[in-house]
Amino acid sequence: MLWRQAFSRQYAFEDIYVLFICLQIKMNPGFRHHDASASDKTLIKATGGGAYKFADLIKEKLGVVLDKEDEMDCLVTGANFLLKAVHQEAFTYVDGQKEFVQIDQNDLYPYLLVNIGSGVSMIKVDGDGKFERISGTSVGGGTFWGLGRLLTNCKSFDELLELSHQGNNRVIDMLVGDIYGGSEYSKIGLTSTNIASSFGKAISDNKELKDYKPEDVARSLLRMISNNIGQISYLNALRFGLKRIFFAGFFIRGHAYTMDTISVAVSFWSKGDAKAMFLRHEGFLGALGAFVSYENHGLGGLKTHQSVQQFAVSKTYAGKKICCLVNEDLNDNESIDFGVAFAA
Ligand SMILES: Nc1ncnc2c1ncn2[C@@H]1O[C@H](COP(=O)(O)OP(=O)(O)O)[C@@H](O)[C@H]1O
Ligand SMILES: CC(C)(COP(=O)(O)O)[C@@H](O)C(=O)NCCC(=O)O
Repeated sequence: MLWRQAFSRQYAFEDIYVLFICLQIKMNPGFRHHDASASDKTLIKATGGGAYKFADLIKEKLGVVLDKEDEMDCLVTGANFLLKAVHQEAFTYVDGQKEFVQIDQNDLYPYLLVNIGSGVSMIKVDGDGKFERISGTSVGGGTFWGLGRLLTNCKSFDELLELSHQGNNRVIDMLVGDIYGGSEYSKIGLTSTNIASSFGKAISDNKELKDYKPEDVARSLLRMISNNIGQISYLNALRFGLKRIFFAGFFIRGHAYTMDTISVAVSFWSKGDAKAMFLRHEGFLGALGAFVSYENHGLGGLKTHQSVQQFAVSKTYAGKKICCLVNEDLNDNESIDFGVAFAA
């Protein structure tokens, strides 16, 4: 709330999370900078675009030293941390069912991390601090939100997501059956309900944008983007012989239809060989990685793992992001207690 007044944009979770950490830092002398010249200042680790965009504002409002960490480093550190430290972190999403995957820490690498933020980064992770960004696509979360806003007049991302939940993409997408008189094209592995051309029906319907329901447009858009990301991800996994693909980033937001589309895309292109995996704490890998990096900077008195156990969960409630101070036993998914919550 406070932060929304201070900054005039909708916050992605990492921004809020960083600010939430600020509050924790303020209350925790262990975060003080070890450098004598800055010893009276609080040090905040931040990453991603927000760390650049809001650096001056954060410094000014909070009087802190802002230390920018590399985004890819942080994403990987955050993902590795979660996959190793949180018992039920990764899950598959098939036919509407979430199934947690046991991660063998000794057999975690290599894997493909797909981070879907404004754009999409695909990172081959080989170990702690060992990774290569092998691909990416500019068709990502920003595309969904940007195009969606223009096409539906939605005022918030949550509204757009909610619309997509109610819509029917078949109204706008051209299906294989639409092309082949209701039939499948089994010779090349396509059923009649496979999408032949996203938004393809719009060319022949003689309709204008106003003739389509916003919910159908939102649904087609979400499907097009999620499907494309799933496909490119799988092809890159194939390129490097990677068996596991973890999808993260604030675009996903635990949204059933998004996860379902990505899962179907990976399964379709791999002919059932590969399964998409998602992360329970998908939206704050970068922030968590930045936070963990305190450890690498020799800050006295900070016990990262203890502290992380108190920060590790966020929720969206009634369309608002809520950052929660939680006491979570990281080895036991069932024991999550909410202590303090801040609504954004
Ligand atoms: N409440 C929200 N407001 C804006 N975008 C949101 C929201 N929830 C999820 N998103 C999605 O998250 C994307 C940004 O993700 P994020 O990981 O924060 O990337 P970035 O690092 O580029 O800010 C947006 O493009 C949008 O698709
Ligand atoms: C530039 C970025 C790493 C920034 O990360 P983001 O803020 O989108 O999370 C990302 O938007 C990206 O990987 N874009 C795709 C660029 C490309 O490979 O074509």
